[in-house]
This record gives sequence, C-alpha cells and structure tokens, in this order.
Amino acid sequence: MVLKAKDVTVVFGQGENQVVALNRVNLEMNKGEFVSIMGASGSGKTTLLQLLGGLDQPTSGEILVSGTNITKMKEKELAIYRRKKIGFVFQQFNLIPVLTAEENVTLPLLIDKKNARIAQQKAQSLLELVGLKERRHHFPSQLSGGQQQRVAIARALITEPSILLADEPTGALDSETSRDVIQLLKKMCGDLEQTCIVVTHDPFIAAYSDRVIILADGMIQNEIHLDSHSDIEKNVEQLQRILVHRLR
Ligand SMILES: Nc1ncnc2c1ncn2[C@@H]1O[C@H](COP(=O)(O)OP(=O)(O)OP(=O)(O)O)[C@@H](O)[C@H]1O
Repeated sequence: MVLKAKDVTVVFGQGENQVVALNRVNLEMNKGEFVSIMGASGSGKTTLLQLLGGLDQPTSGEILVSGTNITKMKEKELAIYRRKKIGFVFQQFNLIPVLTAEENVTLPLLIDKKNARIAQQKAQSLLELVGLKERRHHFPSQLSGGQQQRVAIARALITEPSILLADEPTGALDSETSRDVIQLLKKMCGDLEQTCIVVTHDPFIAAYSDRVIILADGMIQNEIHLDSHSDIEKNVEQLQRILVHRLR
C-alpha cells in the first residue's frame, strides 16, 4: 500500500464560520492504482488532494505515505516530500510563460539541483512520450490547451514521483482533448507504475479509473470499483446511473 489516510478531519475557521471540509475520512491506495475523486462542489475533493500532496495539514488524523507519517512533518521536510514523492497537475496547467516547453519540464529537476544535461535529456524523452517532441522549443502561448496539459504532465513526471495528483486536469479542455489527456495520464502512470489520483466532475474522465471515490459533505459516501480496461462507455453509464442519485 502506498497511501493511507486514517480518520482525517479538516476544519476551517472558527465558531459560527467553522466549516468541516473533511470529516473522519479513511482511505487506502495501492501502488499503481488509478483513482478518481468525485463529489458535488464543496464536498472536500480539493482539500483531500491538498492533504495527500502535503500542501496542507489535517486538523486531526494521519496520512501515511509508504509507511511515513507526513502529518508529523515540519514545513521544510514536507517541501522535500512534495518535491520528491508527488507530481501535481492542475486545471490551469500553471506553466511558466517565459520558459519553453522543454525548460518547463526540466525545471523541477533543476530546482532539485540535478545535472542540467541529464535533466534536459529526461525532459526530451518525456516530451517525446507525450507526443510533443517537435514542439519542445515552443512557449506555452504557442501551444493549445491540450498540448500545454501534456507539458504539465511531463513536468509532473520528471521527478519520477510515486504519487501523481491531478485536480480537474481536463477542466479547461474540450471533451475530445480531455479524453486524449486522461488516456495519456493513464498510460503514463501505468507504464511508470505510479499511483494516480484525479479530482474530476466528469464521469467520462472518471470512467478510466480503477476506483471512484464519491465525497459528500466531507465524507466518503460511496466507492465504485471499475474495470478500467473494459468498455469505457459501460463505465460511464454505470457512473452516470450512480451519480444521478448522489450528486444532487
Ligand atoms: N481555506 C479555506 N478556508 C475556509 N473554508 C474553506 C477553505 N478551503 C475550503 N473551504 C471549504 O471547505 C469545503 C470543501 O472545499 P473543497 O475546495 O475541498 O471542495 P471541492 O469538493 O473541491 O469543491 P469544488 O468542486 O467546488 O472545487 C467547502 O465548504 C469550502 O468552502
């Protein structure tokens, strides 16, 4: 098991303004699993992802990553954890506009003081894997949304993280590009045996998962196991049937 959340609670604010964003969540994820987190707006999806990525700490409970309790870590240690173990992909790509695709992908290794030439070679092979070899010298503004997200995926994978966290990675893309991006993410994570956790509102995206976790009011309301190698359309239908009742 690569990740375990034990009785995790997150409370924001105080008194009348208090919001319980996560309420005693328990979760386990295995190496190589591809998991989606769904739920209505405000159900706690982003909060959960941020905890798992070490961007925030729970009010109570524990998060264990490969057996290490990250909730006990100080900020400096957490920053190292994030840099070495976690890859992040966001809805808005978050590429640096003045850097080329290749420079954006290289950056996490340079920040980690790795050899520049090796970083460049690694970036080039990742950009080839995501289908952007010919565009590696383009700036983000010269790339389509789907291409920018491919660069962001390559950037997230360059440090060989054991967990890849994606918050609405297809939220800014049209449906056809979204499908290409989620298929790429799944293939890359599968090839590299990484655990991938995707927050999404879209059943067409969640349909590619091994497991879908549905949050409601900060609690896990339902877990659906899918055969992600089977007919994706069948998975979409199954999810839509369940979500019609759950996501009101
Ligand atoms: N920094 C914060 N301060 C106060 N309340 C917060 C904070 N962050 C999140 N919340 C609240 O916690 C709850 C869960 O928020 P979260 O962003 O995790 O939901 P979500 O499921 O990701 O929503 P969405 O789908 O709209 O992005 C919401 O009620 C939200 O208003």
